Amino acid sequence: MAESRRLLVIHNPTAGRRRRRRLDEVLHLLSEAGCTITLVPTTKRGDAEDFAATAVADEVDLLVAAGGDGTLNEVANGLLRRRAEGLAPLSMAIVPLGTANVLAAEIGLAEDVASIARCILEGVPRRVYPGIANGRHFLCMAGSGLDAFVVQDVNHRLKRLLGKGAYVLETLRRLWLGPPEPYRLLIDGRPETAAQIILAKGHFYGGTFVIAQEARLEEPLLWACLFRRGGRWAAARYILAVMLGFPHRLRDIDIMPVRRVSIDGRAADPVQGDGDIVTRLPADIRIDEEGLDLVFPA
Ligand SMILES: Nc1ncnc2c1ncn2[C@@H]1O[C@H](COP(=O)(O)OP(=O)(O)OP(=O)(O)O)[C@@H](O)[C@H]1O
Repeated sequence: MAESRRLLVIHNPTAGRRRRRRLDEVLHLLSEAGCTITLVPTTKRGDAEDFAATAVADEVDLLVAAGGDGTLNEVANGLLRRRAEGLAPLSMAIVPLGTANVLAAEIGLAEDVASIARCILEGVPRRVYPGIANGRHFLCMAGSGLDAFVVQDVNHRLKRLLGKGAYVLETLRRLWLGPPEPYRLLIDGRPETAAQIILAKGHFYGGTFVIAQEARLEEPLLWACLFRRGGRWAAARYILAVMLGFPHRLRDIDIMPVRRVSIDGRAADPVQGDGDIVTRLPADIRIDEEGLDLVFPA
């Protein structure tokens, strides 16, 4: 019964801008509804994953990940570590507190506190299938090329101040410096090249821009989006196409369902997953066919 549920809330207190009040309001609604809440704040990168991986299943009915997409990603990685270690599975619900909140958009979760609390109380766990990049899971998307450099180099102080604007500034700086040279890829064994590759698990990107229209968290399939040409002008054109909603109309952007992708390029170039750097090249990326249970709005 939802009302008597024991919730373990894993919270990144450094996520987002002034979002603590939102979490407090959600927790207030949940405890009014009869939930027992254990709140565990993270103190560093990796904590959220460890807390999720080591939660005692007999004492917890639902894990709640509260933070930006990076923290939600870590909690998912913790749940998948439990699976690998043969521990009892737990479902995961979310309180989005970050800048872009792509996962929340993907499951159709509205931003207001009442909707977030209702989703935790009355939502339905559904099986979702993350991607795996060199052993690290991602829920929504992974990318290599310009977007990974932007994620890597975005100024964190500016991000606190400007939110998404900091990503825009870093993108302009990276365009000025010149995006990376095209990478060599193996897509389901077939050789290809692309200057920017995005592996989409969901259809939203960087907020609510749509890249792979058909990608769904609940399908065990990756969608590869290949931005073929190198150079700053091609990159600027691609960004515009994504922002204006027609990447699928450009001839030098290919979008296709794939099972496995290897990316080879300048060693140690970054690979982003759910908006954080999760690994470096060379990278082997595939789907996790077992998945985990994520709570969607009812
Ligand atoms: N207490 C902490 N101190 C510093 N870093 C943390 C802490 N807790 C988590 N992290 C790390 O901070 C990174 C960013 O976290 P998160 O995505 O939750 O917030 P955000 O960056 O503000 O949100 P967004 O990604 O939407 O911009 C994650 O990689 C996470 O591992």
